[in-house]
Amino acid sequence: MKITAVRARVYEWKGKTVPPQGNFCSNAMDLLYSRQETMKTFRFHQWTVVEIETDTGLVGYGNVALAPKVAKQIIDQYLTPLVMGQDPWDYEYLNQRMYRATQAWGRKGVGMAAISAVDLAIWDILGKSVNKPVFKLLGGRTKEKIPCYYSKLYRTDLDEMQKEAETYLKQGFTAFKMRFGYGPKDLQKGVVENLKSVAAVREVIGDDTDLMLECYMGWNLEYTKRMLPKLAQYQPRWLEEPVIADDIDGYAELNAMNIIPISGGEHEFSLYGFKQLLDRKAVSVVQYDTNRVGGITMAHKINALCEAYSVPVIPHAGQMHNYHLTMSTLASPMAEYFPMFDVEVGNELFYYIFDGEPVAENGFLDLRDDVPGLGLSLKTEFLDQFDIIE
Ligand SMILES: O=C(O)C(=O)C[C@@H](O)CO
Ligand SMILES: [Mg+2]
Repeated sequence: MKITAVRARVYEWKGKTVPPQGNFCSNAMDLLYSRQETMKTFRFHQWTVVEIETDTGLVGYGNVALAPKVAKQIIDQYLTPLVMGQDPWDYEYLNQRMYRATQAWGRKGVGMAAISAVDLAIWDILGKSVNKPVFKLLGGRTKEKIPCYYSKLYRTDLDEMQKEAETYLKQGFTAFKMRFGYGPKDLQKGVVENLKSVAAVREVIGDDTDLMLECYMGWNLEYTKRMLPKLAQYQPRWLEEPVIADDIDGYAELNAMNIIPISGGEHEFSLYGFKQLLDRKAVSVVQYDTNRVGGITMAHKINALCEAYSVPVIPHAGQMHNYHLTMSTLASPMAEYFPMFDVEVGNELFYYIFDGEPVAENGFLDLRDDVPGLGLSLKTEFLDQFDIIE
């Protein structure tokens, strides 16, 4: 089998979006700008879809949501020539070929995200070529169903957050991730607001439900050290991305405090990036995203590394490309899950582009044994609400 075509198309959402709320989610820009400025950067309303064709007539789909327009340029100009005419079953060779050819500039960030999109499409083809779901090529079914956690609860009014938590508690979710709206710049008032939001959600979901707390790189080491003892009373399962991804020493210091497990990884890349996090005990939960980290080929290696280090893998954002990795390893106990909403930050945009995503039932997801490849097809229903950049 040979790769005969690679197409990268940017889907740019032009439909309605939920306007950013004031203190929607702390994020890395908060230390620099007024809140309104930072909310503008906190939007992911484009997605690049990669289609790879083979001489046997198969088509595989990959996707990338980090800097989609730049990712497309990288795929078109650098990665396509590296995989054209190649056998997709040589996936390790092809992943290494893309990774090593772009080492000078692509080993972190959008370079790896672009490689991931091509790698996902290759694995989709592999599954389709043997009529097996991708997870069956990685290790098979390690779970009857995948436990998942409801992920949203961006910081809005507390009663709105409580209503949202109530709604999904009633749908059977037993794990929830919420977002903080305040950080170091908001001083003690922000500390109080952050604690009030956690108390409000905990009040609704009860003490026998998993609660995860998301900072999205919006805090810093000093502020987090002050917040951890205050948050411990709410028994969070983890505190996510308190500092920026490059502050590995900060991660390690916070994790070593052993007050609340620190999680991260959605902004880390490659096997070596995660070896570094694990060697330095920077995180207690690894959260790579398979459409960022280097693809399925790379994520599969990281799963084995995490198993050896006994650090659980709970990939970022859910979505089908991650579910196959979670299904195929005991190192990954659960998945993140964003239900389909009106387009807001953009994590939900996946549902407007692809068909095939499983819908959570009672806090569990299932992958079918009889759906080959990644199990995705392109949705036509919302095509008129996208500008497609070929
Ligand atoms: O889902 C996550 O972990 C993310 O980081 C998504 C982002 O929207 C902020 O939570
Ligand atoms: Mg996150």
